[in-house]
Amino acid sequence: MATTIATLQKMKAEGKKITSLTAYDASFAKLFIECGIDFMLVGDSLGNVVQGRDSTIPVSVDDICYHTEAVRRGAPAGFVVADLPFMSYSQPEQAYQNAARLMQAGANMVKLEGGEWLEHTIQGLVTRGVPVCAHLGLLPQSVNVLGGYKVQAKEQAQADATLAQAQKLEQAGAQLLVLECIPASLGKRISEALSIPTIGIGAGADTDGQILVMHDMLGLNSDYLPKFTKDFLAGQGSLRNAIIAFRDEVQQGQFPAPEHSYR
Ligand SMILES: Nc1nc(=O)c2c([nH]1)NC[C@@H]1CN(c3ccc(C(=O)N[C@@H](CCC(=O)O)C(=O)O)cc3)CN21
Ligand SMILES: CC(C)C(=O)C(=O)O
Ligand SMILES: [Mg+2]
Repeated sequence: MATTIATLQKMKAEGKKITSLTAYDASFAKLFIECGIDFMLVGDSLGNVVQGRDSTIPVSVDDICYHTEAVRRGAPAGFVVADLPFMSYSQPEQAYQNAARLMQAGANMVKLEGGEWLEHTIQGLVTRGVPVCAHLGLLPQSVNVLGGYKVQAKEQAQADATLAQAQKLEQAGAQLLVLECIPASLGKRISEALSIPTIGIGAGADTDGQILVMHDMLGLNSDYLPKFTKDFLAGQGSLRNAIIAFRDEVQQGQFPAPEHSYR
């Protein structure tokens, strides 16, 4: 049976951990489904891992559409979230047009990065039939404002503000929330406060699910890996076993361990 947002919502209600990986092509999308990964993200991280760029800023809506079509062909019944890239949702009308392209390319939901400035856009998208995943914490599309990829909301005041933003985005109609690079304690607090599922990447073990960039969890970035990732291929001997190891460790609460989390 096809995975839907209702499936993920039910998993949160039942306390079952949600597993997710980025996917950019049909072959991996098919493998991820076969290995029981709950949903896939066509991330703008493709700028880094597919295109060889040093940020997600140059990625276009055309790029995301191309990869979303490929992922959809590989996983006809999979739940596919697609990133709206940098500056493709800066105005609500622009967000609607670009979200329509991603949905028509095969996405089930679109993801956008940011806090309360997106409330109206999210409300407008959902009203028009586009499910929305929000994204708080480290926002890679804002790397030039932040001055680097750094842990966010370490201070109490920022943590409180991030929680308040999460609640506003849920209120605006977001049905899923990615939390990136924040202290584990804040990941737990937000996940308990919201009724929508939270998906963490460097947000500790207590979010409702976990996502990693597929290349990172297969050990393909040899030069540098963020602290929150782990090479699941090491010692596994096959792609299939590596993906199943990731799924099992997330489902059993073994990943992320403290060494993959911030405090
Ligand atoms: N291959 C890849 N993996 C990713 O997770 C990823 C991308 N690309 N591209 C887009 C963004 C960028 N991301 C990043 C990149 C670097 C760090 C990083 O270096 N974090 C430091 C934090 C240090 C600190 O502030 O204490 C770390 O050591 O983990 C985090 C997220 C996550 N996304
Ligand atoms: C790291 C995840 C959450 C993402 O946004 C991406 O892959 O682009
Ligand atoms: Mg992204």
